[in-house]
Amino acid sequence: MLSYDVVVIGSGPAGENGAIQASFLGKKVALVEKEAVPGGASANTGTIPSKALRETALAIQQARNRDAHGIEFRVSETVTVPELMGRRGLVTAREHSRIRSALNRAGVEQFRGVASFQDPHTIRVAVPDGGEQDLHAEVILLATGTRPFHPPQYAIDNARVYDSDSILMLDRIPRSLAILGGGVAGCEYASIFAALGVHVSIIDSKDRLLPWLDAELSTAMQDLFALAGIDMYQRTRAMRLEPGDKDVLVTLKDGSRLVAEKVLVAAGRIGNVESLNLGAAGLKATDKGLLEVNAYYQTAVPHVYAAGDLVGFPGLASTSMEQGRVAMNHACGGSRTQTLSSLLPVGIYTIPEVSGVGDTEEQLRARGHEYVVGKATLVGNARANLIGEAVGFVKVVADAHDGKLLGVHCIGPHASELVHLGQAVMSHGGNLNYFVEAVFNYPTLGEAYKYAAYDALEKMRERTNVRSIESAAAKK
Ligand SMILES: Cc1cc2nc3c(=O)[nH]c(=O)nc-3n(C[C@H](O)[C@H](O)[C@H](O)COP(=O)(O)OP(=O)(O)OC[C@H]3O[C@@H](n4cnc5c(N)ncnc54)[C@H](O)[C@@H]3O)c2cc1C
Ligand SMILES: NC(=O)c1ccc[n+]([C@@H]2O[C@H](COP(=O)([O-])OP(=O)(O)OC[C@H]3O[C@@H](n4cnc5c(N)ncnc54)[C@H](O)[C@@H]3O)[C@@H](O)[C@H]2O)c1
Repeated sequence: MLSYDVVVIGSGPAGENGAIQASFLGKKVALVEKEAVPGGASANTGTIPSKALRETALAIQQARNRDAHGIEFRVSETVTVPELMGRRGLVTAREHSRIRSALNRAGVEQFRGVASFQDPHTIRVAVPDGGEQDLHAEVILLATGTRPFHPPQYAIDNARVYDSDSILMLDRIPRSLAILGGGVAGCEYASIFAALGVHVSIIDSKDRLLPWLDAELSTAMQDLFALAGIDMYQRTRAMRLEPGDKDVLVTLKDGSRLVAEKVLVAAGRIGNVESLNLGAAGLKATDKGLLEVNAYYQTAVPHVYAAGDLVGFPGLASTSMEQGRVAMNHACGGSRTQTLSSLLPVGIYTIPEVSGVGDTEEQLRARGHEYVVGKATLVGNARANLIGEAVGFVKVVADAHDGKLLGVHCIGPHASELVHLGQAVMSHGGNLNYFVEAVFNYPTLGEAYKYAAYDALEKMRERTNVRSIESAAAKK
């Protein structure tokens, strides 16, 4: 048996970064990955491949928007989805070599095979050639991620009905696509396929798309989806899917029906725990195959940590990588912060992008916190107009009394980048004056912050005026 301070299972964002963090803290680290390539869902099946397809769809849409006189953009009827993910191969290959060399540089020993517990400190690796290798570990980090959940009522045959992994293997662009589930994956694929010229329908059980977003953002996103020709069926579910020769008949809860050439089931994800033999470590997963952890990412068995998608919401690569680092920093006595930042941005790569960080208006109202809102639309932004994407807005939410920035919510081109400026100001306790006093490059999308801040300051002044008029009236 080989002995390590730390054994990490899974080489996705959580596992990769957790292993490197532990190694930087002087620990002897092994990482076990069952696939031939590292990177997990992020590099191989989810984040990067879907974003590669999105870049193609976006380029087509941008070309249409930029008045390319006399040039018509149409997706060929014979092109496959993998062919449309133009830079996927390059980006994924670079991710693989980046991860491998980062792990090698950090001195992390890598094992290929399926890992499972033999006892709370022993991990058995079943290697592809049929052999086995036992690893003893003082600390274990579980970062085995999730896979698409297949609701039992839908038969995913990868011929007419797909999940969020297999949809990327489509052998041609369908005429129409019905998406079951309006979560992040459903929304991103809806706008990508709509931009590729597909007639898209979303069927979702919730009142509004992505209800955890600031309400104004999700409403704006829905409005833009409607403009893009996406049909929305909300507060309902698909009860039955009946694939025919050419199309699938989808029956909704109220008995109404729609027909689509292909169906994408994007109804959430389920944890990869089956192969881990968690019982041998004294652990049990939830019904969704997730593990419960404390603020330091320790499971019920303190030397066994879990991070990334395996611990549930928000289930993002961005957060997963930080969770892995934070967990191993705690386990290995590192001096960096041992808990996750409370300022977690979310970036949704619809067309256009949607991104937010900090408090939403709904959260502030629920806490009785007095706030003001300032907004700058991108229709009035020179850079947005230059790039032919003058849609959306930057919205700042600030304390009504001292203007401290509490939240930033954007929709529009590069929203997932734009949000970082607000995030930086917030994490340093900054207020609206920062944006008013700062000089921004021009023309940029970022200068929209200045006009959003002016708008919010105006609202603060109005509130003060109203209060002084009220108090003067009360004195009379
Ligand atoms: C379509 C789609 C788009 C997405 N887009 C984004 C995005 O734009 N931005 C973002 O931040 N997030 C995005 N995500 C989410 C992101 O992919 C995940 O949050 C992230 O990959 C989770 O990382 P992880 O390390 O927890 O797990 P994973 O990346 O799932 O990695 C887990 C690894 O563990 C391995 N493994 C599992 N079981 C074992 C075992 N028993 N032994 C050995 N190895 C094992 C797996 O092979 C895998 O390599 C997207 C997801 C999807 C599905
Ligand atoms: N940009 C990003 O960060 C990004 C992009 C894509 C995916 N992801 C991650 O991938 C994961 C998977 O995303 P997802 O969208 O599949 O899951 P999800 O859990 O976010 O959303 C699933 C949605 O489907 C609905 N639903 C479930 N069953 C249904 C049914 N039978 N009929 C109608 N609606 C139904 C739910 O109400 C929910 O709105 C999430 O963790 C997400 O954060 C992230």
